Amino acid sequence: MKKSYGKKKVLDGVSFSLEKGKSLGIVGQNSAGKTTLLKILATILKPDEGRLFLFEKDALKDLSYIRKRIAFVPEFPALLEELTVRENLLFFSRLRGVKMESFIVSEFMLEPFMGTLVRNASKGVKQRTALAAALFGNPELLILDEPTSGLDVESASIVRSKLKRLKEEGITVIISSHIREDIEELCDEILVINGESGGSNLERDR
Ligand SMILES: Nc1ncnc2c1ncn2[C@@H]1O[C@H](COP(=O)(O)OP(=O)(O)OP(=O)(O)O)[C@@H](O)[C@H]1O
Repeated sequence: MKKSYGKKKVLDGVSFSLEKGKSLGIVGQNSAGKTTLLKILATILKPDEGRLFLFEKDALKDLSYIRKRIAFVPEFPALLEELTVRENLLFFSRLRGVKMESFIVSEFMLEPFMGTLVRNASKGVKQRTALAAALFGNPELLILDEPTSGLDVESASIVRSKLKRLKEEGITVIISSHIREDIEELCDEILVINGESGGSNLERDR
């Protein structure tokens, strides 16, 4: 795939495939294009050239089929700041037409924060809320931008444990991170985005 913003080439020949149930880590220097690639995979942005197949369907044509099956959590999740954690979880579960699963709330240890206004919550609690909301409805593909970046130690550890469990459960996960150790620990394969050439190379079978 290729993607430019105006004259600025960001992705220039990025190519990879990922098997169902595998986890992929996307690494690269600052501004290499990791977020751009994740947004294309999440069908928020379109590539200028190239093709994207998700669940063996053309992602540019079968949008509604694909969007029901994926969840994307950006680095700074768009939560409703003036509502509580509980209200956010309820809002996003209803928006997707699915149940607010209490076991997922428990796995992210959110019970003590259910009455906290999101605007008063730490980055860690916000990230845990966004991840929990993303998992209601059992997405088949989870796309996460910097899921542990800037989190307190406890939140980072809760998020890592949950990601490890998801991997064991066979959910396909794509993560971008600056933290190479996280990627090494959580991912089966690593895609390195080369900010200078705009290309990519895949490290498989680790
Ligand atoms: N909407 C946009 N319009 C113009 N330029 C953009 C836009 N979004 C991103 N860019 C530029 O494209 C380049 C790649 O950005 P992107 O956010 O995809 O990189 P990244 O690898 O995720 O960066 P970081 O590691 O710093 O988060 C950067 O130079 C960025 O400034």
